[in-house]
Formats: sequence, C-alpha cells, structure tokens
Amino acid sequence: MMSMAKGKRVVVFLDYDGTLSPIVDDPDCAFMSDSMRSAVDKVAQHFPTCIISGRRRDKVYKFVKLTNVYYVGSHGMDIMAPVKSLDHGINTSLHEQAIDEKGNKAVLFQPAEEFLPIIEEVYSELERKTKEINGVMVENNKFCISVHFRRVDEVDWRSLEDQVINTIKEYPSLCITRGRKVIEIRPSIKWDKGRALEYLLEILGFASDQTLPLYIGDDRTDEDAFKVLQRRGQGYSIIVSSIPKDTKASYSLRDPSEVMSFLLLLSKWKKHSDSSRK
Ligand SMILES: O=P(O)(O)OC[C@H]1O[C@H](O[C@H]2O[C@H](CO)[C@@H](O)[C@H](O)[C@H]2O)[C@H](O)[C@@H](O)[C@@H]1O
Repeated sequence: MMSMAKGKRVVVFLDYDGTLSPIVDDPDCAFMSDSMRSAVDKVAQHFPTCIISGRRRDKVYKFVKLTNVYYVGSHGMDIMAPVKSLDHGINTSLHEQAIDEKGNKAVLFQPAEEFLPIIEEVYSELERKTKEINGVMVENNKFCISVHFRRVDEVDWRSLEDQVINTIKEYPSLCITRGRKVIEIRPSIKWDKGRALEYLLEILGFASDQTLPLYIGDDRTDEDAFKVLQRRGQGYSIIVSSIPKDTKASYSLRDPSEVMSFLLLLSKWKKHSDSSRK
C-alpha cells in the first residue's frame, strides 16, 4: 500500500462509530480515546482527512474535537470544511465562499436541506410511538434519524421494526436502511457516503488518478464508499471487522485499535518519506 502511495496525493476518509471509537451500548457514550485523537491529528497534519459519519455533524465534532479535519455528517448529507486553514495544496476557493459574513460558518454542501422539517416531524413521531418499548433510543441526526435497539429486549425487536415501518409508510419521500442494531430513516435521494466521497475529491481538486483515497469504515453505509472506490479503480478501501464479511472493501482491520496502529504507521511513513527526500 505504501509503495503505491509514493508520489501520489493521499486523502484519508474515516468513519466514526466502530472505526475510530468502539461500539458501545449507549450511542451518547461512544467516546474516542485521546490516543486515537492524537493518531487522527497526526494523519491530518500530513494528508487531507475527512471524518464521515451517520451521526449529525456537530455531534461527531464534539467527539473528535479536531479543527484540522473535514466533517461529514448524516451519512454524507452534511459536508463542512475544516475551521483551520490547511496546507495540503487544497483548492480552498469554495471554502471561502462558504464562510458567512461573520467568518464562522463553512458548510460546503447539504443536499437534503429541504427535508429538515419532515425529519423533525418524523423524529418526534417515532419518539412518541416507541416510548413504550424499553431500551429504544431515537437519535436525531439532523438529515436522518437512527432508531437504536441495542438495548431493547430481543422479543420486542419485531414490534419496534413494525412501528418504524408503519410510520415511514406515511412518508414516501423517506426510506429505511439498516446498520449495527440500528434502523436508519433518511431522505430518498441519491446521496450517500460514496457520493460524498466523490464530491469531496472533486471540490478539493483531488479527482485525478494521481490521488490515492483511503477509506476506512465498518458499517453497511460505508459499503457505498467502498463501491465508489472499486468502480473508479482508485485508492484503498478498508473494512473494520473482526469476522469475515460480505464487503466491497479490499483490505480489513480487526478493530479500532488496529485502525489506530494503521494511522500511526501512515503518518510515520509520510514523515520518513518526506525527510528522506530532503
Ligand atoms: O457512520 P458511523 O459513524 O459509523 O455512524 C453509524 C451509526 O453509529 C452510531 O450507532 C452505532 O454506534 C453506537 C455507539 O457505539 C451503538 O450503540 C449503535 O448500536 C451503533 O449502531 C450512531 O449512534 C448512529 O446515529 C449512526 O448512524
């Protein structure tokens, strides 16, 4: 992998849950370790780095707390540039356009903006309809909703799913996807983590074959990005899983601790290759 990366512009895409933080029962407690934060920070000092998550963007930022990375929330539907100016040869003209008159906003792209009211409505409805089921957590991810059943007794899974399906039937502009013990509700638009990845490569000026995107993720929604890399015949896709999985990724890492070792190795390699060129 490192030999293929020589002379190319590496761009790093990292999923959050299950990739940078271990899967835990309470989604609000999926904290990232300080050592993982430092590993991501080091990578971001060398390569454009983007955290791409199903969560709402501001929540991912609260967990990651780094100002030198791109944040993409709501499964690719909420894209924002880093607050800090970067020196990776990035085309930042679009960033500047996106900063508001107070200079504190840098949202690049929100393809599902018109769905905000409907998502709010469905979120309240799902909260109300599922509150009798013990252990359910409905998470508002801004442009999508997660209905968590990790803490729900297995006997109640079926009725919870029925509740969600019946609710969403009333909203033909929304659709349901599934993740790790979570039912996700999102706008039926042709946009996902794969599209977001392509969008970012394009606007950063990294769409050429001289770019080597690395995408690391653990969940079904990351498969959309793996497929894009496969189709483009570009870069490396890495699934995080301790068991064999049906995946479009070409490589695997077992868990977030192996992700951290990989990230540290990547930044060490870059430092070393830069210094040996001097
Ligand atoms: O794209 P991701 O960053 O991987 O986000 C996908 C979903 O991750 C979170 O849920 C998952 O992790 C939780 C914490 O470990 C776990 O409790 C839950 O069972 C998992 O599904 C997040 O809470 C969701 O909103 C994301 O969509």
